[in-house]
Amino acid sequence: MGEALAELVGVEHSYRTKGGSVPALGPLDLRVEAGEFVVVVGPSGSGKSTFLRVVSGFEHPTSGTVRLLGRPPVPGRDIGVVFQQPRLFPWQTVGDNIGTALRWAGVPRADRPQRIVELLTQVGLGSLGPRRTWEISGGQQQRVAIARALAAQPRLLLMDEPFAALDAMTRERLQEDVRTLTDEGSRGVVFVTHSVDEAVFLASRIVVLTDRPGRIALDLPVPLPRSGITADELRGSAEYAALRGEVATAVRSVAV
Ligand SMILES: Nc1ncnc2c1ncn2[C@@H]1O[C@H](COP(=O)(O)OP(=O)(O)OP(=O)(O)O)[C@@H](O)[C@H]1O
Repeated sequence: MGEALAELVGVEHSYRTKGGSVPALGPLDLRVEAGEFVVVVGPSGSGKSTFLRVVSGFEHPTSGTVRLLGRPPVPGRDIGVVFQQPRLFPWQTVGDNIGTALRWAGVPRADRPQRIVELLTQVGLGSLGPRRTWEISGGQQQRVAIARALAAQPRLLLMDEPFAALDAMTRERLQEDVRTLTDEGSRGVVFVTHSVDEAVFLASRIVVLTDRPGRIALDLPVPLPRSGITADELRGSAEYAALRGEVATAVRSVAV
């Protein structure tokens, strides 16, 4: 077995409301290893966001344990998080948004300008550092959010439907770039989506959640190549179509 970045054992979560307790997630066990790109897919309301909040430590599970790199999760440490909305600081330039994340990550001031350039280059925005956040497109804003999440060089990146608000073409381009984030092997990504296409394209492993409370209905390795093939070839391949069919059937069968 490889190194566990995240380990969930017997995790369950319920929300307390005026009317009583709403079971949202689990019980579930899941181990995410370095180099894995795990996409969690499930119907609306199946607990995908709850799952990410529990993994990140923003929410304590009602029962069970979560370990990130062997320790209880501390929000903001060990992980980077990308949300559906980029949540950039509008009073700062693109570069300063990343500079702030670097400051929070404890990167010395003198090293920050160089790191800002590196991170912007990594997400394909090399020259946009001086721009204001409202002067760039939605797709570019989400790229800045990804650069910001990578600033602390987290071993685990959590992504909560990050492309849901983007147009189809921008979404595909971002998917192509994000797919490479685990290539170097020491990072893991956990990405939640309700899109089967997105899951099959991005994942090295797909986890399908049941309807609420979300439990693991299917945990499937994705045998599609991760290099040496263009995105169009991959999306057009018979293996991609077969897997998409299998996952779509699983998602349909758990939706009520
Ligand atoms: N703060 C809360 N209080 C009470 N119930 C909640 C709360 N947050 C979520 N829930 C309920 O828990 C369940 C899981 O919600 P969650 O947002 O995790 O699902 P999801 O799979 O991310 O949904 P979607 O795909 O629609 O974003 C839902 O039925 C939701 O109504």
